[in-house]
Amino acid sequence: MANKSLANGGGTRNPRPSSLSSLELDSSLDHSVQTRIFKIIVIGDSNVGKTCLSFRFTGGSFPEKTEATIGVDFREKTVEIEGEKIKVQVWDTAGQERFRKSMVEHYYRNVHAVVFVYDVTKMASFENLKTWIQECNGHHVSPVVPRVLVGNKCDLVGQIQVPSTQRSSSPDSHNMLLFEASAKDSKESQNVESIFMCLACRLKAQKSLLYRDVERQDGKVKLSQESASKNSCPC
Ligand SMILES: Nc1nc2c(ncn2[C@@H]2O[C@H](COP(=O)(O)OP(=O)(O)OP(=O)(O)O)[C@@H](O)[C@H]2O)c(=O)[nH]1
Ligand SMILES: [Mg+2]
Repeated sequence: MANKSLANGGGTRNPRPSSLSSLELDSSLDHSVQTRIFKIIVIGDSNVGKTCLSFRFTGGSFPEKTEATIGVDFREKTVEIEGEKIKVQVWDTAGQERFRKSMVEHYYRNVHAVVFVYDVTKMASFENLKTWIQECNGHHVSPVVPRVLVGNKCDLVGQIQVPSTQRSSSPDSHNMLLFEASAKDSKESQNVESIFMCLACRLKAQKSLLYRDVERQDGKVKLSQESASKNSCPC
């Protein structure tokens, strides 16, 4: 696991944009696809547990103490899917407007997947999802970029404010997979793992199709975006 902060701009180490209609790579493609990095951003109100969720996935534990994220914290974990090693780069973003406003463009640039988080014990954080979804849509994130909803803090059973039925019937959550999780409860840690692994599987499936559909032209490789909309995610 690696953890890096970036509070004042800076770029991603993601080598490829995901939103181009076609993409040309040189003939070293076969080599480069073996070390892919998937950039996954974690978005939502302050205090919903974005830092704890990303820490649980990449570090395997619940942080004893957290402070409001300033800008973004990077965490990485290498996972293996069907024999391929993939680096999942988690961008733990700031929920507080004053700590995120100079960074928003960087969050969405070349993003591969988006995790929207709310706190199941705070109705306002669920209602605010529509603002976060609008922000994402406003940054021209391609429709093929997978998005999931995560209701965090499910361990606080007696304090739940967002009933399950409401969670799954929200029009804003249309077409998004919903996960209920707890970054705190180690018994629920499998759910946290599933969020990121499901996205990594989807991305791998999308990109496999994409690479399979390459056309070689003039010694270069041309990739078709159309094929990126198909996937065979098992979840
Ligand atoms: N009970 C419980 N508390 C949690 C859980 N996840 C996070 N918390 C607590 O919620 C508070 C906020 O967690 P953070 O992960 O720092 O929240 P954040 O979304 O990163 O907040 P910002 O960085 O300000 O955007 C902390 O006190 C955590 O200990 C959880 O699953 N269960
Ligand atoms: Mg945080």
